[in-house]
Amino acid sequence: MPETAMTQTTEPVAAGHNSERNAGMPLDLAAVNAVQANRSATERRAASLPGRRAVKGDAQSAWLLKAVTCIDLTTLNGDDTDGRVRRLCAKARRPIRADILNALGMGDRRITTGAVCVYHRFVATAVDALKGSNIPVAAVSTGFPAGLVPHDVKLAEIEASVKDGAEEIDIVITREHVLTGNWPALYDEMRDFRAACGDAHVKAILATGDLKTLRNVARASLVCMMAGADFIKTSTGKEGVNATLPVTLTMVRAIRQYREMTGAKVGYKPAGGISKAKDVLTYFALMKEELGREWLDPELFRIGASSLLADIERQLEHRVTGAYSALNRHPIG
Ligand SMILES: O=C[C@H](O)COP(=O)(O)O
Repeated sequence: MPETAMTQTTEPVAAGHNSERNAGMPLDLAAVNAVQANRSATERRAASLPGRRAVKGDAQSAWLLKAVTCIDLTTLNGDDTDGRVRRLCAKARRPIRADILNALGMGDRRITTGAVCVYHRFVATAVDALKGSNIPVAAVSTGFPAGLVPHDVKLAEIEASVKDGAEEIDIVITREHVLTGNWPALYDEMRDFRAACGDAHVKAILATGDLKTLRNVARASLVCMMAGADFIKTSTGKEGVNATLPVTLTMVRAIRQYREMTGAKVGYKPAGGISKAKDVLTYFALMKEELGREWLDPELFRIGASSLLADIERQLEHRVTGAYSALNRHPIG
């Protein structure tokens, strides 16, 4: 990534949404069935990405701060509590310590995470804790993570999350529809989810680690976009394999194809297992090369992560002090 691009990353970011949503389109089965994916070519291209065009110094710090604004700061654990969610929200409001921001000359910028992502049970808590911050709450609804509760229960959960104040809903698709090639069923399901969300933006979690082939990933991506997904997201974080670069290439190319078909811009959210600052720089490079600079923004790019923020803060502290601190000095996020 050229250094000139880095300087554009330092603008303050107001959390918010792409005003023009993806309206979807009728299911085009011919287009879906025509989609192919070449695993070995995709893997070769993915393997060439890490470390390429590495950015250093101030440019790297600027990109890491930009990455912070793209994080959906997440807690999705069986032992979540109101207290944990409130601490996470406090971190989302002030994701990087003031002394580090001041030393980077960024003390006057209002930097927050892109969203806070929680189970439905904690939406009201997070909405309350984030009051006045403009940071949206994202709820994982529809029987997350397996998505095997009845369809009407999923719709009721979405409606309840929206009622509690969630502005974003991360839904999980029924993997069986993909594994059996039942694209009309996937389309109808996604259409219903989108309708139940109303004005809340909907991210379609494909659970790519369950989908067996990159061709399935590409086809499922396309079907969910045709049905009106605002974002497509890789994983719940609970599958055996979560976000990977080959899956990312496959999904962002589907986003590109959908844009060529309809003109609509759909966002991308890798999630699960992304915990290192350097990995985020690779994702940025990939997004820029495949989709262009427009996608390097929280309106179109989010990273679902529970522990990435701690590593980013640590790297930024190293930039400022020249020394690495222990991870336990960056306890949340
Ligand atoms: O959607 C977000 C993921 O569940 C977070 O996964 P992670 O805990 O591996 O960062």
